[in-house]
Amino acid sequence: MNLLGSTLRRGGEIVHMTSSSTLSDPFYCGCDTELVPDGLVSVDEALRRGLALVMPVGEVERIPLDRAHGRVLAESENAETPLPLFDNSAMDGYAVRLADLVGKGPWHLPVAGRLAAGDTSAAPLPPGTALHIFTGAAVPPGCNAVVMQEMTRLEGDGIWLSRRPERGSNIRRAGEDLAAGTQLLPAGRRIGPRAAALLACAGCGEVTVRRRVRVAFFSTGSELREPGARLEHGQIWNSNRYHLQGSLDLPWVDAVDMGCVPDKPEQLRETLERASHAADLVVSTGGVSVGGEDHMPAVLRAAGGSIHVRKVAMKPGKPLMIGRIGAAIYLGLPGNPVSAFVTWHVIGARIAEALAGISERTPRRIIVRAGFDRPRHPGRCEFLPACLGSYDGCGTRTADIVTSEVSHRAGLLAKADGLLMIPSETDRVQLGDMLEFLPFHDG
Ligand SMILES: Nc1nc2c(c(=O)[nH]1)N[C@H]1C(S)=C(S)[C@@H](COP(=O)(O)OP(=O)(O)OC[C@H]3O[C@@H](n4cnc5c(N)ncnc54)[C@H](O)[C@@H]3O)O[C@H]1N2
Ligand code: MOO
Repeated sequence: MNLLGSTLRRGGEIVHMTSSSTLSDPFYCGCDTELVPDGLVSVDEALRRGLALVMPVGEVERIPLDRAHGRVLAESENAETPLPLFDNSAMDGYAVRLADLVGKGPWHLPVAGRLAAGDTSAAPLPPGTALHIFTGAAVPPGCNAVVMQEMTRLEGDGIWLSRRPERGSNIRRAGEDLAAGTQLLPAGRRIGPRAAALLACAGCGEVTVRRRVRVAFFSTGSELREPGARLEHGQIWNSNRYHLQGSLDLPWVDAVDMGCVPDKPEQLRETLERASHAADLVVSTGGVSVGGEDHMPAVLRAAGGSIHVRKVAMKPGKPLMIGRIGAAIYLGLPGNPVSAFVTWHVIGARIAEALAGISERTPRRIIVRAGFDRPRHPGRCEFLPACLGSYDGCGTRTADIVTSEVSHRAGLLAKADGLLMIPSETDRVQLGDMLEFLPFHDG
């Protein structure tokens, strides 16, 4: 049974949902059902159409590992050597040969020398002796056990051992981590801290990465002024520009900030065309709804672009537009600050990742229990800023929302821990219902 199925309610009746989505990481939003209102496409369908426009950036570059943090591997990286490269000691102690421990202990072995990590000597262990060895030092030929220092007693120039060590104890064998030729990381993997450490362990000083995705963005709206400016009555400070600047501040993105454009079709078209020449992905905010000042759909068409998604059954974010202009994908996010944020977070970021060639599947969602009870109108999948609360006895956290009227309330976002997803079919969320939660990872 779908875990989330039991949370979907329609007319008081529990509906067991399955998603018809073909996406590898679909939203079980219920939007693919008959309840999606006319003219709107489901969140899954919008994503599917957006991703269908994606051709990942083809150009690659070979760069040193110390400049590759956060970049996307263009090809898989394989281990050229076994790891570890050589048998080495897992402990500070004494390298011994079991054959030297004749009869019943205790045994006394003279210490013939010392081997520290980094010593390059490959001399064998002299018969009948022990070598003082340190963690990470190459185990000398002939040695088949390392005895921890604490298990020995030092006396004069020798050590006493009272217990026979196991064969191979405290020796990390060459190749036990990875055999030569094993794939370290697949193409499409982002070089995060763990991936970088693995590449470094395997001696990869250079890696082949895809070039950064170019994302050009601009805000639209004659009412917008930049933060810090004095406002006339009716004007507001531009917040979407700063949300996008922050969201695009990524190692695998080259962001091109094209500023703010008033609601003038000629200026919007000129900016859109310039952006499409400069970028793989063009993102604008505002001007995508149905009002007389919402010019972006007409501007996109006039510039020779095509519209592939016009409205999405999500709340907030209904007037989201996805299209193409020249070689670039175009995303027209709604102007309301929370709507712009949610549509970027849920759909835009996924398209940008696909353009970058990122193929890893990071866990994006957790299961939580509703900490509230609320009736709602079915039809659109909701993404509500929510805060995580306490854990129940099974280790599941509750999530609480302040209100479901969120699209203009930017103040809610900064307080929230993530977005709570309410499937489109649901007509009531009851206390304790299990829901999906998209945590924010950006602080
Ligand atoms: N008759 C209808 N009106 C509206 C509908 C509808 O279906 N029928 N949809 C509503 C929904 S839902 C949304 S969302 C908005 C989206 O409208 P637009 O994308 O055209 O956005 P604007 O009208 O340009 O702006 C909406 C709102 O957001 C403010 N805004 C815009 N840009 C910024 C920015 N960069 N920083 C801060 N705030 C911004 C703007 O001043 C407006 O208040 O349409 C509804 N209307
Ligand atoms: O869809 Mo709008 O984004 O609800 O405010």
